[in-house]
Amino acid sequence: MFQQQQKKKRKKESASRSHAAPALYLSSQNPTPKARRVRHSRRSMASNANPAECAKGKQRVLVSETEGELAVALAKYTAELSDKYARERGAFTVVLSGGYLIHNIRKLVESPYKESVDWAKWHVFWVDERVVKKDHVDSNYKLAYDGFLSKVPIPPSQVYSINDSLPAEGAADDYEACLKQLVKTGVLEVSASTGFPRFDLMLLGMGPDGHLASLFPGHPLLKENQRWVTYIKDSPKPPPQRITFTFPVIDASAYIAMVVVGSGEVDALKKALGCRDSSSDLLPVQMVSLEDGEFTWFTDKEAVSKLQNKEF
Ligand SMILES: O=C(O)[C@H](O)[C@@H](O)[C@H](O)[C@H](O)COP(=O)(O)O
Repeated sequence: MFQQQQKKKRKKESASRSHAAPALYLSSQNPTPKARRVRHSRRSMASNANPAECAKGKQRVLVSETEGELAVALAKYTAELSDKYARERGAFTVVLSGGYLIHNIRKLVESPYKESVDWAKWHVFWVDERVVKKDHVDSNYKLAYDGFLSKVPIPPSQVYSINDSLPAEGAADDYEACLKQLVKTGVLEVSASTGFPRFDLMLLGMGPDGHLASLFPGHPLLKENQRWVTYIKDSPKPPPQRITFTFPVIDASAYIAMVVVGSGEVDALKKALGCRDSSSDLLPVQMVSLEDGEFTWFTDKEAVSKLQNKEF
């Protein structure tokens, strides 16, 4: 009975996802997680965004002068959340993406964070992973290991990479089973309303086509609302075989930092930050609909250069 109700709820959520319209708040001030002190907007922004019309799913947009400043702000934000969760429940569950994200978290492996963060409390996951060997140049694990994980003392048993000896279907099943086990042991929380795993922080990137994780525009996986982890064999971004978290898992997050820097995604960002009232043609990133979390865009001036309101 409970399961049926949950199923119905998820269907409804999946249907309403297409209408999600964020209210946008802009700040070029220091980002601080909600738990500490959220600095909401000096002014609302975006080319055609009207916060009065866009009442659902508040998002913050932080614009740094340079990508260097963004890296500093992102490290501070992540370290503050790490402190909060380490203190509150003795574990901090962090989800990484591939792409430029790893470069953008580079300040975390420098002072003061390298010494001050309680790395032993970290549990690290991937929002998506390419189905290749872990030492392959395309591996998101390798990217994260080389640029981040090898430089901080996170216990290797708390770094949850995919089983690279399995094909895509098996690797997705295996990763989902791993998450379920971590729910049982209490490392991973679940959303009280949907039963999907609730990660403390997702550090994500967006592609030029507006994809996040391996959830690409127009792909049937956008509608997946049962699985926690699934697979794709026809990813438009190479390599084609990947596993990915699904939207209900992303939507259950406590905090999402969406990091978009430089000129590569200016058009997607312009569209993503616009308010829309119809369900047609949404970018995958616009389909995120956090149940009870905080979504923050970390951008730099170059990334927002196509937005009409440049008063920041
Ligand atoms: O495996 C991947 O391809 C990544 O995990 C992917 O989800 C990435 O985050 C976006 O494609 C953004 O990539 P960029 O940061 O390179 O634009």
